[in-house]
Amino acid sequence: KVDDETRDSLLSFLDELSNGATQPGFTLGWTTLSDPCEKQWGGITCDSQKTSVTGLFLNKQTLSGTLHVATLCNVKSVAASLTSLDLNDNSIGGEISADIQNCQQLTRLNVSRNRLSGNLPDSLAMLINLRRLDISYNDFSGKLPELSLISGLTDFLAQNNQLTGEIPKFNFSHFDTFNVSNNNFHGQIQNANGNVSASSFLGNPGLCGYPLPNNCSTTSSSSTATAGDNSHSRGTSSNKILIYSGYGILALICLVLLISRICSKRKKKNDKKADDAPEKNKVASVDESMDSKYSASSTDFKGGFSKSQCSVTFSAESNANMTSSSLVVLSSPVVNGLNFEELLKAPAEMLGRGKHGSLYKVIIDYGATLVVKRIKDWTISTNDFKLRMQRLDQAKHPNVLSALAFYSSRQEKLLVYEYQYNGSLFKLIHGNQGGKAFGWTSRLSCAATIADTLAFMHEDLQKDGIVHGNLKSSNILLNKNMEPCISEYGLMKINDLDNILPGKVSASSSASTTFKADIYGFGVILLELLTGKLVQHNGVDLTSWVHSVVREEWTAEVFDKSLYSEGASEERMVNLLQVAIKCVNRSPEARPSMKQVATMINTIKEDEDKSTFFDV
Ligand SMILES: Nc1ncnc2c1ncn2[C@@H]1O[C@H](COP(=O)(O)OP(=O)(O)OP(=O)(O)O)[C@@H](O)[C@H]1O
Repeated sequence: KVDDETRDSLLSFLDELSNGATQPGFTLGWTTLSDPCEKQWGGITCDSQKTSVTGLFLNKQTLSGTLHVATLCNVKSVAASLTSLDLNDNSIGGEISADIQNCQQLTRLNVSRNRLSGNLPDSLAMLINLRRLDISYNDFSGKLPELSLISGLTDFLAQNNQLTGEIPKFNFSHFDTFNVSNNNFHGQIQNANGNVSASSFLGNPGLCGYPLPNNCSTTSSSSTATAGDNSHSRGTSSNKILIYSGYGILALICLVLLISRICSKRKKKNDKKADDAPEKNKVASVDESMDSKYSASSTDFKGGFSKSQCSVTFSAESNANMTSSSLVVLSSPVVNGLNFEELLKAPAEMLGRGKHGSLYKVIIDYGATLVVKRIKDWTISTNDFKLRMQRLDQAKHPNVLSALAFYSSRQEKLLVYEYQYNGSLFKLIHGNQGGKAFGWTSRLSCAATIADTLAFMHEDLQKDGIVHGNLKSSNILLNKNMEPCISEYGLMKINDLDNILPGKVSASSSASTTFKADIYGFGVILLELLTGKLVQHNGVDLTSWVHSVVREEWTAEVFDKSLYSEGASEERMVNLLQVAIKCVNRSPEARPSMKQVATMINTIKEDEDKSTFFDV
């Protein structure tokens, strides 16, 4: 739960941005009575403990009020955790006040495409953690603060404002994107090298020097000429300007010709390679982009492509071309029209990094919240992976979270899912409330639903040999109706199964034995539901502990105390425990099939339903 101060500051901030209108807050689900993190307010990201707000994404919310950064940044609890503030594409007025410096944790600030005006405060340069700053398409005026002091800044966009003065002496080699075009800057561009192109500076009549075609020495020598020399020097300097601009234009034409020749040669070469091996080039370029975005540490936000100017257009073009072929969007209204670039550009937050890959929460521009699973080094061919994904898509079940889209290259696979706001079964059992709010009938019916769903999937995918492969309570998510949904079905590299499950299931095991790996995983979930204990706790393994307690005939000791206190039937809990113990048998062959498990659990559930009915 976040503290009241944070909640109040968020509500006031939105109130000011929306000019007192209630609609934006209503649409986003922000209310005085709910908790921003626990109730998952729209446009907000939180830390994993849900105690602090890490990101505020209010882009495209038709906000037309005034920006008061003090309302957020002068509240300690907000300032201490806020890493992203995105107000892009609204009609927000006002200015960025000096209080922005209190939001010290900001790594990403985007106020682009609004009506903001006034001078930028010098204190903006105190945001030393900033990596991406976008103030473009506003009415900001005055000088730029000394932003070159922010050593980690990799993206700076300030185009289409009224900014004046000189451009700070940046180290341009640090930038992925840089744009100050269409302002009123003047003076010499300093330090520019191959990393920035003329287009980043165009539309500033007073600017000169590389990479712009107009040389500064002519301008400065003319301005330092004495009054007596005026007519003569004006003549010579205008001649010089003509000569130098001639040279400049000539050099520019040569450069353009040279670049286009290199690029077209490269393109031909790549086209040829692509004919030989169609996936290879695409893969290299996508993986680079993916690496820059999806390989960084937690709450790291990054967009854009490679650094060199030639390859910016080149790889951006190839990315645009390959979008339709590389990101396969399966039929879904949630991501209709989703393209790969959108996915790359959207802000991402890391949710987890497991042995098999990483997971990111991504908020797409039009408001959809997605999850991207990145699996590395799975040696399945792209074609086999596609067939697998298409087969899984056919085997649709309402309690299986199906992938919305996928991407496959030799090095990595990406899967896109819808974000589930109600968390996982793991959190429900082991979360803050210690499973107290999760009563016996709900646990039993949850077990029955998972068993039925898994039995359906196993039967449907028997011939294809596609198992879940990594069944555990964190992979059971709760949908809008709080029903369990199995996620990440079929994503485990098959030769990893023997590492994660006892009973020595290996790649060489028969297909039916491989399916028994899921039965074991399901058995462990049943044990978690019955005991309320973690799978590994203080070095003790839950299965071994249950085995030892049951062997000693202390069966009653096994069960979650809260189940006893609510008066759950011990007989039915013992029956379910017996099913669980069959499932976690060390020998895969001795484990029942999922269909048998589902039948056993449904019988217990029917007993439970009958008893509840007669109690009433
Ligand atoms: N679609 C989703 N919506 C919301 N939360 C999700 C979604 N998919 C996974 N999660 C949650 O994100 C967290 C991290 O997931 P991740 O898959 O990386 O870890 P894991 O399931 O613990 O490990 P593994 O890599 O073995 O699957 C988990 O708590 C999981 O429940």
